[in-house]
Amino acid sequence: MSILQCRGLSAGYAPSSPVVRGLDLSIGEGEIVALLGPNGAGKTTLLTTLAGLLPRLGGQVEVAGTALPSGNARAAVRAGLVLVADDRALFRKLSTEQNLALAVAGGRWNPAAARAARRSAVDGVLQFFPSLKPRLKVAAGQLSGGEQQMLAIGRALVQKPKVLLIDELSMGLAPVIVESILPVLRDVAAAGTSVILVEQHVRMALQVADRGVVLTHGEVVLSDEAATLSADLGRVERAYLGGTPTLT
Ligand SMILES: Nc1ncnc2c1ncn2[C@@H]1O[C@H](COP(=O)(O)OP(=O)(O)OP(=O)(O)O)[C@@H](O)[C@H]1O
Repeated sequence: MSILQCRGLSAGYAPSSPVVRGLDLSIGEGEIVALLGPNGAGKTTLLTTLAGLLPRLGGQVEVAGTALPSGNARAAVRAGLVLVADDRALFRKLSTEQNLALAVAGGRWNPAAARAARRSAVDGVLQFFPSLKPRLKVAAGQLSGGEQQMLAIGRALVQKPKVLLIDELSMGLAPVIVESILPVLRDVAAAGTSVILVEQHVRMALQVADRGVVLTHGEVVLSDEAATLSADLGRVERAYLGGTPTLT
């Protein structure tokens, strides 16, 4: 079943010059899509638009069959689209645990229920990232880059996303750290959450993804199974360079 469907989606900063143009994209439940493409292709613009931080210039987005309003970040989170931005946007002076607790939906009048909800949220994140356990009381600003990325993803998971939108997971991280975090996305997907992963490390992204989609100049120029693309990275490279790959 398709959990996210974009039809004719246009996005950008001025109606006269859309950055993403007429994009059709469908993502299945528990599917990981690596969104690839050269600098300036429109990947971040697409994610921020899906997250409702930027109004759409045109087209429709549906999450689990329900239309998503344009430019409404709260509605996007409620619908299940949660962004992990490339700056990670953590509260650096607050502890790991507090960062996670803040992501737990508010509105509970019962303090015991609120505490239980926070505990269960933290436990849920630790199942994916057990190495954060000894770091729960440490300020986010004191964590290593890899731990901060785990926390940023964990905080997004607390919001029970249907689709996790991850922008440049590898930003500022050593490849060995990225390699240790990426496989966790397979566990996340196995638990039913779909992932759109924007990533410059093409090879690593395709190793964890089910499908690779290459965007150039705001349009999909290549879409295929990740394993197929991994076996022929030249095809991906040609798509980056604006060659004429076979669309599948
Ligand atoms: N706030 C903004 N205002 C105007 N134009 C912007 C803004 N942010 C990005 N752009 C432009 O939109 C285009 C797409 O940028 P975007 O960041 O979406 O690309 P990207 O594929 O994510 O590339 P990168 O990997 O470099 O981040 C670029 O030409 C960029 O200059």
